[in-house]
Amino acid sequence: MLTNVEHIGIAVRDIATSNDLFTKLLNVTPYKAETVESEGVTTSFFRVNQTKIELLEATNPESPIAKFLEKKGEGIHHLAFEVDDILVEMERLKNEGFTLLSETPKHGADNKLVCFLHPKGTNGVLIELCQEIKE
Ligand SMILES: CC[C@H](C(=O)O)C(=O)SCCNC(=O)CCNC(=O)[C@H](O)C(C)(C)COP(=O)(O)OP(=O)(O)OC[C@H]1O[C@@H](n2cnc3c(N)ncnc32)[C@H](O)[C@@H]1OP(=O)(O)O
Ligand SMILES: [Co+2]
Repeated sequence: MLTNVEHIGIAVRDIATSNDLFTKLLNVTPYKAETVESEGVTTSFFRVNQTKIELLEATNPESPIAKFLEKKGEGIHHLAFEVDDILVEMERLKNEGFTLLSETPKHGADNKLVCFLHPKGTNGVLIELCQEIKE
């Protein structure tokens, strides 16, 4: 089951500059910075009550973020939903006809298992599913 919006992903060219901007905007400092090389991203997380913002900078030209920036420039990149069981949700969504961008969940940032749905099947919005990795 999808439980809530876990974070909003924003593609940025320079994460240090955007950290300063979002610190001023949100009046909070980032609580975490994390590079996920497998995804080609460096992330920075802000929290405002229950809402999280994930800033994303590309670590290499092949990164999905680099391609997104080339095509669309800086802006909202994806919407992430928290799920209680990512395998169950992936199976349900596959059966509903959505295109999963990976067969199995991947290790994401902020201690999550993640999977993405192709935006072509979700009205042009890249959707991410996130499940907290319980220790
Ligand atoms: C570390 C994980 C972290 C976390 O939260 O834990 C993250 O969130 S990592 C975020 C970065 N990783 C990903 O985005 C992985 C999933 N994304 C992909 O597999 C690709 O980016 C994909 C398939 C969405 C697009 O691939 P690519 O850019 O190579 O293909 P195209 O350029 O041909 O795009 C196809 C079509 O989709 C449109 N598009 C691309 N990106 C987005 C987007 N973010 N939102 C909406 N639409 C998007 C693109 O414009 C093309 O449409 P068209 O009409 O043909 O121009
Ligand atoms: Co994300």
